[in-house]
Amino acid sequence: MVGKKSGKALLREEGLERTDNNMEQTSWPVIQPINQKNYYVDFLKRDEQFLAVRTQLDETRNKMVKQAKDRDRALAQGRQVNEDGDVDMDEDEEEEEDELSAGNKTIVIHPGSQNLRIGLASDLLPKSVPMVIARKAQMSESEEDGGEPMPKRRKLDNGSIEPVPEKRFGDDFAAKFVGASNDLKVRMRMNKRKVLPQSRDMVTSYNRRATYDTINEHNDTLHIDWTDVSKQPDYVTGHAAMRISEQSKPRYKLKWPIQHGWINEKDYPSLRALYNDIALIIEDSVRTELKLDLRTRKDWQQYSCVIVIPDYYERTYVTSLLDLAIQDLGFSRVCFIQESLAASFGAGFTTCCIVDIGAQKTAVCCVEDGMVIDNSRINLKYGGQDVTDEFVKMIIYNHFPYADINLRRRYDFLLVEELKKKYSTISEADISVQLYDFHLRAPGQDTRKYTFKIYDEVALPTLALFRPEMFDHRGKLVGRRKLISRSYDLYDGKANDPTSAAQNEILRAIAPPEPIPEPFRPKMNGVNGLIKDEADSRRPSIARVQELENGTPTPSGASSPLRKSTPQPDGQMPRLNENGTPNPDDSMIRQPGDDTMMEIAEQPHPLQQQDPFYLERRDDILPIYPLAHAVTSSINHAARGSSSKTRDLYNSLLLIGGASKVAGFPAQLETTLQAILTETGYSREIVVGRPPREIDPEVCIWKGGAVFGRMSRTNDSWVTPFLYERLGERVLASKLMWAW
Ligand SMILES: Nc1ncnc2c1ncn2[C@@H]1O[C@H](COP(=O)(O)OP(=O)(O)OP(=O)(O)O)[C@@H](O)[C@H]1O
Repeated sequence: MVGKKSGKALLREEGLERTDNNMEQTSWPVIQPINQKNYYVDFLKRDEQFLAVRTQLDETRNKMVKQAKDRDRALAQGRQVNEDGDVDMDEDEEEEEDELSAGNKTIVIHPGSQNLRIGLASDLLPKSVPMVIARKAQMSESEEDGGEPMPKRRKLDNGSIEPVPEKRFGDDFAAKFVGASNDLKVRMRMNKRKVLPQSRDMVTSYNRRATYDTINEHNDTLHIDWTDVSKQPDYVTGHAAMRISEQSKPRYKLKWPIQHGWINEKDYPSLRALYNDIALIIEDSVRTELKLDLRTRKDWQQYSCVIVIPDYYERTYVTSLLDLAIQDLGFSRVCFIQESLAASFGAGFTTCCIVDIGAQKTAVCCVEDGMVIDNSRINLKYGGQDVTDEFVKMIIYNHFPYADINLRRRYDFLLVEELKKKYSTISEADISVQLYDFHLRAPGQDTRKYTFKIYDEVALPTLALFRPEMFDHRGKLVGRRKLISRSYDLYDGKANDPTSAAQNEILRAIAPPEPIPEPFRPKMNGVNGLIKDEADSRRPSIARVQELENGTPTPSGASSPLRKSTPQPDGQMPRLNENGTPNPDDSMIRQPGDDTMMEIAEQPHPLQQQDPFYLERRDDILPIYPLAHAVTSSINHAARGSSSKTRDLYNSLLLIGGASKVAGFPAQLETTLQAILTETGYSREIVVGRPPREIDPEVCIWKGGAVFGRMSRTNDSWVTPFLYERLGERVLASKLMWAW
């Protein structure tokens, strides 16, 4: 019987039978995938897994263990133990603890564009040191650029300086000055102040005739001791640097490592040189001003350091300062605090809006319950230095008898600072023709005593903070990003400097219209699919083209006037007029085609749609915006529509910074804010205050840093060299009080 052949038999017939030994191909155990539902990993999920946290916990634990041992020992020895378990410490320990909490071993550093504030946390007041270093050079800064004075004078065709003081700074300045002066007159008349019609003539006719008296050096009791550089030191810092003669042999040139609240990339060839200078200024100040003889690394290791940084900081600046403090100077531990937060500590406010007007930057920021509100941060690039420039131009316009004054010369800079501080006021009651005198002290010359008359020049430069288009902003962006690019995230490669919605809104209001990048251009019809007007308005302005050609960016605020002003409660922005000044009743005279401009400017740029903070990442926009409008913008973003928060913030505005120390400033800010709010249909109580307990507004931030440095038990922001060595700048992520 022919049965059905089995499969195996068939395979055998065809020679395809399997001849292996039926063993598995591998002896490795096969691992079955685990059920996804049932596993859990806590990697990087618990605090103790971070070294920075673990070391701190260890420290606390060690302290507690030590306390427990002390208690047991004390009980065994029959010594006193308090109810809470504390033991009376022996003298050495007590001294150490006292020193730490009293801040004797903590140095608080607040670097600024013009001044460094430095002191022990236990000091009542810090020392203010000019943040400057003088180094040997071919020529002094006043001899550079062919000895061009500052502010720059107009020249005639034959190269000589314009002889008529009223024309010396150009027609634009003259028009602005006269306009601002007339506005002030109108306002003073409205407020029933007496305004004499011939005031300016009285001033100019007196000044034109004024001469000076000469006083011999030995008869001048207040003569200045100029710095002796006969031993040719490599560098001189602080006050001594400002007192080196311009004609010294060898020549010294001044360098200011921080400018406009940024590092000064323009004047330095490398970052190393820049941070080296910062370190030298700090070291010298510690020795000469704090009288601490710290020479060896061991000496520095006995001290901790609190560094105050801007609210709207750049990450590379913070990490470089950390490196400098730990590696170069050798502090035993370092911590950071933001300026506004420090100011709120210094003044003892918990919820407030800080308005800080420094030398070259103005910062506005709201603080709530001891935390900086990130989206309320605003950083504007003008301040007391612009006021000084404007002051000099105005007094020269009014025939100031010492017309040769030049802010590039050290002794003139000191003189103008002195005059400005002494006579500036914006209190209307004090604005009248006044006769004053001053002494001009220059190295190697007899002292000269001048008398002069002054009128509204005491007020108008400071009032210009409310109309910053009055200032000359040229050159402020020169050199920006020459040495260092912005910070990028290590993992996703995105820019990671802090951002702020309020700052972004301001940049959006002032940014010049930009060409749309190719990939985003709508392809429709006409010129790139746009109607002609649109296409024109999106082209870069002539100023921008020139700026790109010259490689010297002009401030965008100047080349493109602000088109919008304060945000209103509904989020809409009223317009500013063509000069960039806030429009009083929003009934602006519109230019032909202006509506198209507005609409286009209000549409977010395609790149901004991709990255909401795209404007903050552009380095060609100089943030310049009227002060009071910046305050409303900051508060709007802090309160985010909450009426009670808005009320609280308007009720607790804190005015600080050197340039705010002008009589009548708080009242002026209140009035301007009130006017803006009334325009938008709101009326609120506005209270602008200065720091209480007679704390100098210039040092309020430093005071807060000192309070922070003395918090021995609650401050867990200290970075030690141990942690820095192991974690590098990543340590900041777990040590700062805010999200890094
Ligand atoms: N009494 C005063 N009246 C007018 N201006 C003053 C007075 N006192 C100081 N200033 C100005 O304040 C400015 C210095 O302020 P401050 O020390 O707060 O600035 P900074 O911290 O060095 O700079 P920034 O905040 O821009 O980094 C200088 O322009 C100085 O002329």
